[in-house]
Amino acid sequence: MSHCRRTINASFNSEVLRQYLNKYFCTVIGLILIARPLRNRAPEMGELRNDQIAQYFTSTWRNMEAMATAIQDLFELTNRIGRLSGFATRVRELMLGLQVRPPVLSEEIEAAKQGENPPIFQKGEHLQFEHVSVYRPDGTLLVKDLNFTVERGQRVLVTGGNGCGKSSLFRVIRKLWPLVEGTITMPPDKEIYFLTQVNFVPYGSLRDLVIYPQSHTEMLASGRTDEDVRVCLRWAHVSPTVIHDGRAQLEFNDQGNVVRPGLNDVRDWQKDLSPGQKQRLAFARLFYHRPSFVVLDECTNGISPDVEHDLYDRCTRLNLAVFSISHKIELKLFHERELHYHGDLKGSWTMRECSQTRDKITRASSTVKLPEPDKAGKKESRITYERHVWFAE
Ligand SMILES: Nc1ncnc2c1ncn2[C@@H]1O[C@H](COP(=O)(O)OP(=O)(O)OP(=O)(O)O)[C@@H](O)[C@H]1O
Repeated sequence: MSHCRRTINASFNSEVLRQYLNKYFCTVIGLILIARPLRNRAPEMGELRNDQIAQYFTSTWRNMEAMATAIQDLFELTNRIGRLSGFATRVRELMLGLQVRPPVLSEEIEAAKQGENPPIFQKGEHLQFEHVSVYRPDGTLLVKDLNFTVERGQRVLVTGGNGCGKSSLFRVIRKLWPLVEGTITMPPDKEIYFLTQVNFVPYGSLRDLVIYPQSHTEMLASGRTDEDVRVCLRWAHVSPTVIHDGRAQLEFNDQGNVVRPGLNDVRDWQKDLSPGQKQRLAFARLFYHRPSFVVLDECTNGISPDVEHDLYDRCTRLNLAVFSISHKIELKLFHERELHYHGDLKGSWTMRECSQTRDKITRASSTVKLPEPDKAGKKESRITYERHVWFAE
């Protein structure tokens, strides 16, 4: 904290000094230079009348001021160039660092290449795992010998304790981590979508948020309309035209004025949207593009349960093949199979039908009273709220 304060103070002082010197030092020097011939009674000055001298003084003075501003701008430009070159150096260092990065899991990959299940990525109709093992970059086994297929329209829920490797499987699919062993068959890239907790929020209009990476021109060329976009916003519960209790699902308070954005409205969405609204918009984009396969990696943790269930239900109705990670047992209601990681050292796992446990999930609700002690610590509040809990027997 004290370091930050010192840095801010130092940069404030140097900035004030720099601006002061630029503005006044230049003009003072200029003033002296103008004044010199007058004071020294230079011979050519003697021929000028008083009004001509005043005109000479004023115009030269203005030129000096303009020069001071130009010098100030020049300093500002050097600052910006300095910042830009700083960014460029950091990007270059990052790229060099990536190039010289020691290969990860190279020994394990070499060993697998000599064995029965060399690492292979191939394109296909379904998402299929054959003898796939997932390792952490430090070589720790997370899950061993995965064998299953996700057909079009099927929904699989991945469950397991924290850190057991659920997301790691998707890191391998996205090629962020190397595939060590086994064959992964995947549909073409444009047919598979990944939604994570934090999703990219593009710049542009509300329409651009939904149709990204398409442009408006591409959208029109593909025969899609603004009505399609509005429908997807409604399905994702983030529509500025759906109003409950006087409040739209998407509205902003701009200096006391309620603003419900239209499709053409451009805002700083990254700043203006809450994390939950960003997650809902990611679903609107998913519904708009409707890929055949979608990987949902705990991408609804900022969304209220009723809306979350509706979003999963919509995926089912759109017949998307869903591969989702979640700790919420009630989501079994929207999936057919459950891939459960045991999180043990052997990397064991089981695949079972959700229907085996689905019926055992029940929703209990109870009325809870908020404690609100008085001075004696006894009084109970009259405020109550309903609490819903999901149980698996
Ligand atoms: N970028 C990384 N580099 C190295 N190890 C990582 C990295 N990300 C995660 N890990 C490790 O890999 C293991 C599996 O992590 P992963 O994120 O797949 O777990 P998870 O089952 O999805 O956990 P959670 O339910 O908490 O999200 C963990 O031990 C974690 O520490």
